[in-house]
Parts: sequence; C-alpha cells; structure tokens
Amino acid sequence: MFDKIAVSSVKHFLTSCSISFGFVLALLFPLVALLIHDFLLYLRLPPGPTPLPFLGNKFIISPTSPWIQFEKWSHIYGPIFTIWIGRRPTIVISDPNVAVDLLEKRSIKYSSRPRFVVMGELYWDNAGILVQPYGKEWQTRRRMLHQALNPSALRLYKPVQEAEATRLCLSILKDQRSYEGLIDRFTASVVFCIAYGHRIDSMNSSIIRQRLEYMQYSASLNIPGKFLVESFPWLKYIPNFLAPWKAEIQRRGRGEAAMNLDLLRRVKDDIRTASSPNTVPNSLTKLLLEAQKSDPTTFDILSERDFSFVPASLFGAGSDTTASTLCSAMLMLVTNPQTQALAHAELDHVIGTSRMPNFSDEPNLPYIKALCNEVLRIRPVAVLGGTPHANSVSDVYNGYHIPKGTTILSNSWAINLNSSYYPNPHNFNPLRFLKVDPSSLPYIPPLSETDVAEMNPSQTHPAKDGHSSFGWGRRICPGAGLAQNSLFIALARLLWAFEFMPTLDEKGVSTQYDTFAYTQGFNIRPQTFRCEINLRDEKRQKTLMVEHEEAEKILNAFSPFEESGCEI
Ligand code: HEM
Repeated sequence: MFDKIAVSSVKHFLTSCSISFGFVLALLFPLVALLIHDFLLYLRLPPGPTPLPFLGNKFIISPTSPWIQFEKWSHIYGPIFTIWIGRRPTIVISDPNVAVDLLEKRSIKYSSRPRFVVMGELYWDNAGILVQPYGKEWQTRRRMLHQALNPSALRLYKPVQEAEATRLCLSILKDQRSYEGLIDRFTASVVFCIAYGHRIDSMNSSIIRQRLEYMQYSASLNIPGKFLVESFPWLKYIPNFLAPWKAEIQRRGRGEAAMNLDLLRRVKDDIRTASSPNTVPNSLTKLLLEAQKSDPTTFDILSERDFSFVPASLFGAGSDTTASTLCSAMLMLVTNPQTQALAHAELDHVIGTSRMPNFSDEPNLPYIKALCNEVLRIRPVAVLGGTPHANSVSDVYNGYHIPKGTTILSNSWAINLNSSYYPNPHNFNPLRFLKVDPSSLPYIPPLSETDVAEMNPSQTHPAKDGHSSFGWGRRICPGAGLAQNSLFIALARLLWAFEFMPTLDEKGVSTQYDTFAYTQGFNIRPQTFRCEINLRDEKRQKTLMVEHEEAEKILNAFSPFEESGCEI
C-alpha cells in the first residue's frame, strides 16, 4: 500500500517537473534563439565594444557628447565599427572615404532611414521627409523641395537674405546682448520667407513659439530607449484607451499637422485675395501650388496634409541648424583674433566702408568663404551626421555583413577632426579651405609653417566642398546651398560692421572661453556665452542706416505673420 502511494507521488512529481520544465523551456527557447541569432550577427558585423545580451552597449555609451567617445573608439575598432542600442546594431563611420563607399557609391542601398515608430509613424504619420524611408513617397517630396532649393531658385532669395542680414546687423548694434536670439530670428525669417512668403519679426511671435514647441516635442520623442514600442513595434496597435502615452503623441501630432495646414491655407488665401498672382511673393508653397495646377498627377500621391509638411520641413531642418552654425562662428571669432583680423583685412581691401558686402562680392571674398567652411568643419551642427541612414537591403563591406535595416551614423565629429584630412584639427584656420593661391591676396601675410602644414593634409577629403557637414549621397541636405548663402552673407556683413571680442572682468582680464562647451542633442550649438560686439567705426553706422532703408523696402514685400513684439 505504502509502495503504491510512493510510486504515484513520484510519478506526480515527475509529471509536474516535466510540465514546469517544458514551460520554462518554452519560455527560454525564443530568448535563447534570439541570443544565438544576435551572437552570430555580432561575429559577422564590423567590430566594436562587446555588447551585453539584449541590452547592447547601453551602459557604456556616454549620455553626454557620445560623438567624442565614438571618435576615441574609432582609434580602437577602426573607421567602421558597430555599437548595439539594445538589440539594434548601429554602424558608426569615422572616415569620409568609407562614407563615400557606402553612402554615395552604394547610395541605392544606403539611402533609407531606420524605422522611427514614435516620431515617424505615430507622431508625423509618415509625413515628415526627414524620417521617411527611401522610396516613391520620399522621392516626390525631395523633388518638390528641389524646385525651391535648386541653384536658379536660390538666386531669387538672395535679396531677402541680404536684407535680413542688414537687419541683423542693425538689431545687434541696438542690442548686442541679445545677439543669439537675433541670429535665431534672422535664420527663421529667411526660411519663412522662402517657405511661405512671410517674414518673421520676432521670436516671440506665436507662430514661432508654437513651431519651437513642436520641434522640441518631436526631438524628445527620439531618445533611444525612451519608448518600448521602438523595440516592439506591434505595441503601436494597442488601442488608445489602453495606451495613454500613444494617445498623447498622436494628439500632439494632430496639433502640428493642423498648424502646417493652417500655414498652407494662408498662402492659398494670399493668392486668392491678391489683385494679381505677381503681387504674392515667390515662395516654395506658391511655387508648389502652381506646379500642382499644371501637373496634378505628380501631386496625387499627397493629401493636403502631406503637402503642407513639405514647406514646414524647411523650418524644422533649416532654421536652428543655420543659427547654431552662426553661433559657432561667433565663438571661433572671439577666440581667434588673428583669423578675425584677416577677415577684416579682406573686407577692408575689397569693400571699404561706404557700402556693405553683397552676394556679387562672393568671388572676391575667398577668405570669408573659406571661413564659413572652416566653421562648418570644426563644429558640425549635425554632429552625428544628422538623421541616420539605413540600408534597405543586406550588404557586405570589406568582408563584414551589414543586415538590412541597420542604422548607419556618420560621425561628423570624428570625420571633421581627423588629422589625416585636417592636420592640427582643433586649430581654427580658414586657410585650409582657401580656393585661391594665398600669395595672390595682398592682405594675407606670408604663410607660417603651421599654415603650410594645415593646408597640405596627407589625405584629401573626397567631397567637393572639402567637408561633409551637410551629409551624404541621395539624402544629402537639400538646403545646403541656401544655408551656405545665409552663412556667407550674415558673416560677411557682421564682420564688415563689427569686431567680436572677449568680455573683460573688473580687472580688465579677458574671459577664457571653453570652445567645447556645447549643448547636447541631435543638433549642437555653443552654450550661451557673452562677448563684446563693437562697431568698427562711425562711418559704418551711417552706411548701415542707409542700407537698412533699402533692406526695409525689400522686406516690406514679405508681410510678417504677426505684428507683435517687433524687435527692430
Ligand atoms: C548649416 C546649416 C545646415 C546643416 C549643417 C545641415 C545639415 C544636414 C544634414 C547633415 C542632413 C542629413 C543628411 C544625410 O542624411 O546624409 C540634413 C538633412 C536635411 N536638411 Fe539640412 N542642414 C542645414 C540647413 C538646412 C536648410 C537651410 C534647409 C532647408 C531650408 C535644410 C533642409 C534639410 C532637409 C529637408 C533634410 C532632410 C533630407 C532628407 O531626409 O532627404 N537644411 N541637413
């Protein structure tokens, strides 16, 4: 009897053991399978720091300025290495020739974007060009942008850029302490004139405040590891009443879309109520509305909402980037007085005091042009190459396997500070980018040994401009020409008018500036700093006032969206 009970309990025990064992096995199997999959993938990808299972390199990636850490890792793992964000392998490129090999020579494969479930799909409902995968939808938007940003269209905007640059100088003369906000207004107004044919008079206008709020909100959605749905995209199908986080993202997304539509409809109203279409200033929106009339089939693919995202993308991608680059330029000028002296010498030699420089002077101001490129190099605003690329098909490079959908970052910090391409890379020296023989320029003194070394790198950067701060291949920044024009005219006019100097303390000692003190995030700019901005002489003030009257006439054609809070 006892034996029978013992045998049945043992049987029962064994059965329950095997059920639990089976259950544990069933649970573990997928995890083990994922682990083996990731391990085999890890062996085939370019090398990199060893990842933890499922967590990747999360705990060793610096939360502040990761681009600096990635640059150091490139010396250990080479010009192409892999980091893991959770289970997502991310390839980091630190050499421009590798970037050319992948993002340009194989651009048909490497021009997509990684999947952005939160920012791209839930928030923008796939309408934002920045995060759109490579394909017909993206190509249509890109073609539309090209209509407003091609070289002949860019010529049309030069009067506005000149006028806004004059306005910037006058506003800084009146209130130098606010120079950063005034630079923000300058770039915002240029972009709004081009996108909608309306200028911006104040960064306090409600239109700008709303825009900035949406920009900050969308940037906050793009923090790796913040949303579980990025790792488990099926979570996006949970109904909103069970997922308040998702309902909130979509609510905000609808808000931004409504604002974009409102701006589009205002331009439609401008055209409808104008006495003749010619009285409405040329803008991307006006151009596209005309193109839509003559070729409706190309536009069929886009709803009115999608259409409204195209001009809206100009502000998101083009205003803060250009303003941040101008702030970097100011920091470099304040901390490099010899460079500033050469820029002044060029402007004095070519322009004098009785007029301000304009776009037609560009060929005669090679040092100022070179200075713009040197700023873009030494402090690339899109420090990790902007929105990452992704490959739409699997590929093999130098024997390494790169699976479809891998996130690809081109680390502009590492590329732009690589001493093989830019000897003595932390030295701010526009001569690196000078396109003419310096001995032909009477205002450039004989070159020092350092200058000669910096102008003769052991390797040449493959891009036409000598740097790649505007990105690569088919996704290269479509606004690069516009940005370069804004940088050139703003810096030429600011330098013509002012001297930028360090502030002095009570004892008359100059402030020491930390040229690495930058904001964190997708795009970087110097942490707010103070400097002295002094008018170079009284004669220039008179010239500035006269030119400002002319500038106002040009800008009057672009009525402001809002009259409130004018700063000038
Ligand atoms: C100094 C100023 C600027 C810098 C440094 C800059 C840099 C960049 C970079 C690095 C990218 C990513 C390229 C890639 O994926 O390889 C990009 C994309 C983009 N930029 Fe700019 N940009 C600037 C100004 C502008 C301006 C003024 C506009 C338009 C008015 C603009 C519009 C865009 C757009 C629409 C994209 C997305 C293109 C796409 O995904 O196909 N940018 N920019």
